[in-house]
Amino acid sequence: MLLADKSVIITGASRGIGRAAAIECARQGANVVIGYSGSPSSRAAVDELIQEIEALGRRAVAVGAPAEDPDTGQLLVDAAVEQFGGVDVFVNNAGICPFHSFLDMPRQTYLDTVNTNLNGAFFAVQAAANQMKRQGRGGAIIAVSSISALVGGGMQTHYTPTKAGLLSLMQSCAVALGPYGIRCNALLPGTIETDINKEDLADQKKRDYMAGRTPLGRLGRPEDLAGPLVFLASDMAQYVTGASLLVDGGMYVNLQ
Ligand SMILES: NC(=O)C1=CN([C@@H]2O[C@H](COP(=O)(O)OP(=O)(O)OC[C@H]3O[C@@H](n4cnc5c(N)ncnc54)[C@H](OP(=O)(O)O)[C@@H]3O)[C@@H](O)[C@H]2O)C=CC1
Ligand SMILES: C[C@H](O)[C@@H]1OC(=O)[C@H](O)[C@@H]1O
Repeated sequence: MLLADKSVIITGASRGIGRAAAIECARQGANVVIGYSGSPSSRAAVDELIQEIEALGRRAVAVGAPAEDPDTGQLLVDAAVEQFGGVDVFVNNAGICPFHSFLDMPRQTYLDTVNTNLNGAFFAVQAAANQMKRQGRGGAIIAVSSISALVGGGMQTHYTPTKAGLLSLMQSCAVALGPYGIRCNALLPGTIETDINKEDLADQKKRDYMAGRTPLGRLGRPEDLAGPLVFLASDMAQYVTGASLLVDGGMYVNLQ
């Protein structure tokens, strides 16, 4: 049990990478605050996740609130304090990637992407860090960034800067929060099959291209991220801060 009795907040935990992370954290002994958008269409998945976590003998509560709202981070922290007595781990995972070409990018698509993926994250990380500082026992903050923090994408010009921004945020927060024993790291998934890219990967040619670029021979699954995330959250990584962990099946290094 790497996270025994820890209180973990994960944003965007109703589906995909966040959901797999929530289940693994619970398996490792944590109680989990499940962040999601608040959309009624996600509620059934959230209720199912709560049941799954409770079946593992752990507790879970859900907070539905938009990641782009600067107050959402504090709501998540308040729920963790009220239900589980504090915050040990904060995972900023919620994100969107509405694929679009650059030259005709609608202004609102750009703003929504930056507000959801980066601006909201800043305030949420700040709220979690202040709570951890008050508690005085350190903590771990993880931002789910992306391989896209390191490389470009012609249909992701609004998205890749948010992922580079999250990586940079973790580096600077590692410096700012190290004195309080709060570790800050970035997790960089490669291409992981989830709802975020369902439409994009429905194109068989694109799908084969992405899988073909991956030395391990397949696209990623949400569960592939869960172990690396638990590692960063746990005391196994007690001297790891300001780092980024690429989990991409080798895609990034595959030039030729
Ligand atoms: N899949 C991939 O290939 C990669 C993903 N990533 C990153 O991983 C993270 C998770 O992505 P993934 O699991 O693939 O995506 P999914 O689309 O499967 O899940 C997205 C999650 O984020 C939540 N979310 C979306 N918009 C908002 C919002 N405005 N406010 C609050 N919550 C919101 C969703 O909640 P709800 O159900 O309520 O909508 C859901 O829980 C993202 O940050 C993404 O950029 C990084 C690299 C690769
Ligand atoms: C949504 C994309 O498929 C996914 O997101 C990222 O961050 C990477 O660019 C992946 O390919």
